[in-house]
Order: sequence, then structure tokens, then C-alpha cells
Amino acid sequence: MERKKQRRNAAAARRDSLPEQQRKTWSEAACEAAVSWLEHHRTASFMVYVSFRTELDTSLLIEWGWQSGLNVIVPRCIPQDRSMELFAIRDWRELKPGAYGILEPDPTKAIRLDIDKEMPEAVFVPGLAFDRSGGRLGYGGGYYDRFRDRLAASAANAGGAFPPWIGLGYEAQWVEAVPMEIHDARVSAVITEQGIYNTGAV
Ligand SMILES: Nc1nc2c(c(=O)[nH]1)N(C=O)[C@@H](CNc1ccc(C(=O)N[C@@H](CCC(=O)O)C(=O)O)cc1)CN2
Ligand SMILES: Nc1ncnc2c1ncn2[C@@H]1O[C@H](COP(=O)(O)OP(=O)(O)OP(=O)(O)O)[C@@H](O)[C@H]1O
Repeated sequence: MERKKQRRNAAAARRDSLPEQQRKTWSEAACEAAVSWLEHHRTASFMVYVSFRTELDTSLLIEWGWQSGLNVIVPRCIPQDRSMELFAIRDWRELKPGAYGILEPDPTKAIRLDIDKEMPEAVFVPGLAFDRSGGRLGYGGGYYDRFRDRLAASAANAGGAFPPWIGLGYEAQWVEAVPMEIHDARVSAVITEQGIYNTGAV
């Protein structure tokens, strides 16, 4: 969709223009808000992206997870079918650059997770832009939308609940409305440096 591509370029340019020191401060504040949310919900595990380019930096959240004994789950993307595999990681040394140059779990070091047996209790998703109704603009690989369908199928099979789907971004990433297509999933909340926004979507 051409309209989406233009929105992606504009959103990426806006995020790239945010000063590095600001991005660092905002990332830390957003990670603290995410920590509060996880503590409040007493989650034992969460899935999170490892940041690349100018994305909101999740390293503080990941390190807090390790220190607090939570199961920290990171995806690895498979460009052939645009799917993602999950791994529990315990240390930065279990990551190596994968597709797109993103740091991803090294399958020889990290522990592979079978989502039919074990599901992350919360999922933090990256984005180029978000809107207040939970619309999310990604890089266009459809990785998270496809993965969400798989997770929903496993949850339905196991009779379990689908985990909260939470966007992480800077206040500067809000847009009026992300163009949404049928397959695009909404996030149930967005966390920024200002705190958590519930979107009303499930
Ligand atoms: N940290 C992180 N990990 C992630 C994602 C993410 O957004 N952030 N993804 C979320 O899905 C997946 C990777 N998706 C990606 C999809 C495309 C490009 C990319 O480089 N695209 C080109 C443009 C291609 C085009 O427009 O045709 C580019 O941006 O230059 C990068 C990552 C899985 N892992
Ligand atoms: N659940 C799905 N099943 C099959 N194909 C899908 C699914 N979701 C998205 N796609 C396809 O993937 C491509 C990219 O989708 P979209 O523009 O929604 O990506 P995105 O959400 O921006 O990216 P990402 O999730 O990787 O950050 C589209 O061609 C779309 O048709």
C-alpha cells in the first residue's frame, strides 16, 4: 500500500530526527513505566524486541527482567516466510546480528520456546507510529501481525488467554490515525515516556 509506505518514511524520518540524548531519557522513562506495569500484573515472563535504528531502547527493561528473575523472551525473524521464533535469553551474549542487522537470539546459545506449551504473559511490540485507538505502523514485514495470529491460535487451542499486546514508543510517535488494513492488529496499550495509554482494543 503506497499510502502506508509514505507514512512509514515520514514516521521513520521523524523518529530519526529526535535527539539521541532525548531518546535515551525517554526510553528509560518508558521502560520504567513498563516495569511498573509488569510488577502490577505480577507477570513471570514477557516478550520484547531488541531495539535497532532509533527505536525506543528496551535494554533497561530487559536487564530489569533478568535481575528480577522474569523469563525474558526475544524473537528471531525468519525472512523466508516472515515468521518469528521465540527464545528465552539470559544474557546479551546470547544475541547476535540476524536478518536486517537486528540483534537476535543465537539459536546455539538461547533456549527455544514452544508457544504451544508456553506463552509470554505480555508482548511489547515496536512501531514507527501509533494512534490512540491502538493502530500501529510497523516496518511492513507483517512479522508481528502474522505472529499474533499464531499466538492467538495457540491460545485458543490451550484454552488460555491471549497476552496483552503493548506498543512501546516515544510521545513524538503519536499520529492522528494509522492507515489500517484487515490483517492489522491493534495494540491494547501504548507505553511512552509519559506512561501507559490503554487503547480500548483487545
Ligand atoms: N527491533 C525490531 N525487531 C523486529 C522488528 C522491528 O520493527 N523492530 N520487526 C517488526 O516487524 C521485524 C523486522 N522487520 C523489518 C522489516 C523491514 C525492515 C527494512 O529494513 N525495511 C526497509 C524498507 C523496505 C521497503 O520499504 O520495501 C527499510 O526500512 O529500509 C526491517 C525490519 C522483526 N524484528
Ligand atoms: N496475519 C497475516 N497473514 C498473512 N499476511 C500478512 C498478515 N499480516 C500482514 N501480512 C502481509 O504482510 C505485509 C506487511 O504487512 P503490514 O504492512 O501490516 O506490516 P507491519 O505491521 O507494518 O509490519 P511489522 O509487523 O513487520 O512491523 C502485507 O503485504 C500483508 O499483506
